[in-house]
Amino acid sequence: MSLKCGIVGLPNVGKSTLFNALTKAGIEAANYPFCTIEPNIGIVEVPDPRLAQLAEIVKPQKVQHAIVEFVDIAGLVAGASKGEGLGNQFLANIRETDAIVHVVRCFHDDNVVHVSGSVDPIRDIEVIDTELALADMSTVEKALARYSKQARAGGDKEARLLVDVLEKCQAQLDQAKPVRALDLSREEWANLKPFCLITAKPVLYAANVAEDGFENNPHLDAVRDHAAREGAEVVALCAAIEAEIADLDDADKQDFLESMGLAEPGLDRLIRAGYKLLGLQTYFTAGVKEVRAWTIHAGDTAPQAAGVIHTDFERGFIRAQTIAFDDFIRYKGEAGAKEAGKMRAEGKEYVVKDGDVLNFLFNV
Ligand SMILES: Nc1ncnc2c1ncn2[C@@H]1O[C@H](COP(=O)(O)OP(=O)(O)OP(=O)(O)O)[C@@H](O)[C@H]1O
Ligand SMILES: [Mg+2]
Repeated sequence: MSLKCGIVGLPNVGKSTLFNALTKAGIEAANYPFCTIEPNIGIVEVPDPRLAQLAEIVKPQKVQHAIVEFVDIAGLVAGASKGEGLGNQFLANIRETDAIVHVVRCFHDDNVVHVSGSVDPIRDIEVIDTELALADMSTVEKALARYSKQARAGGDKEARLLVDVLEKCQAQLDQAKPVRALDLSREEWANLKPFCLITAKPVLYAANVAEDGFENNPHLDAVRDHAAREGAEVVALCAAIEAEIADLDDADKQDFLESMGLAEPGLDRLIRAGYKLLGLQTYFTAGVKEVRAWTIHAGDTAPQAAGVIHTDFERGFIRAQTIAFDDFIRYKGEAGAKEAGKMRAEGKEYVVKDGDVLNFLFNV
């Protein structure tokens, strides 16, 4: 499973700078609006210090992190849903993502043009939210037109269910509220999924502050208040510093972070927050060929976790030899953990825990 996050925000708020730092891909980030035209996809590793601990014991040929895909999308402006700016083209790109990272400008810099002339993150958030809601509204209306005809014509049960949930979305969007805030049943969410509604996706705010803007920054406070009301997370970072950090090698990076009084790059916080936002967690496989982190949903069972490696593993699942991460480290690997009675045989019903070191037995 690869997790895909779309980066959205007004033009010139720092999306590409952030994206570059994320991927070191060297995509052009220039100081003028609409510099980004094609969506750019970057694949980044999910930072996880546990992998190094496992590797030290297992000494594998290769270490493989879990990955997250980020999509850098051109800036949205008011009217995008009607084709203003680069309009519909990138709204389509956002539809394909699992989560949205909404970059909000919380820095002053007279050299960097703000499309609305001043820094006001809440106004900016509302502009983007409105565009996203309008885009969803048009999707919902089209779907309603189609399915209500079907529901009337054939008394089609499936179509009636769809109409029902789409009408709830319509009422919500009418009040300029996001679909994600609706209280729907599991079945209703599943029915909505194929429509890829943008405001149904979980959102994370990346507050882009100036180098000295982490404290006493009313813009950042405003974003935090806004997010708290929505039940959303905020990660404060300075995209310009992140870009600098990304260019350094590991030793210099550590020194630089310390000199800035930072414990870790803001990007690491961002990636982890994205992980948490989607209810994701990690399990490990630890063989001599490869020590690897795999991404699953919290609550996934052992066969589902196996299915992330290969569908055969899920289909022919017999059991999972399971060692908790802490035990694996404490007893210095599989043999030690086994001897200490810490290797469990778990069956089909087992709910995998974050950090479990697993070995699947299967038969196809
Ligand atoms: N935290 C920050 N402090 C100061 N300057 C910044 C910060 N973050 C980004 N910038 C600067 O702002 C300008 C615009 O950044 P960037 O190109 O990343 O914006 P964008 O959101 O991708 O814009 P577009 O929508 O046009 O693609 C760049 O010159 C960048 O260096
Ligand atoms: Mg850009």
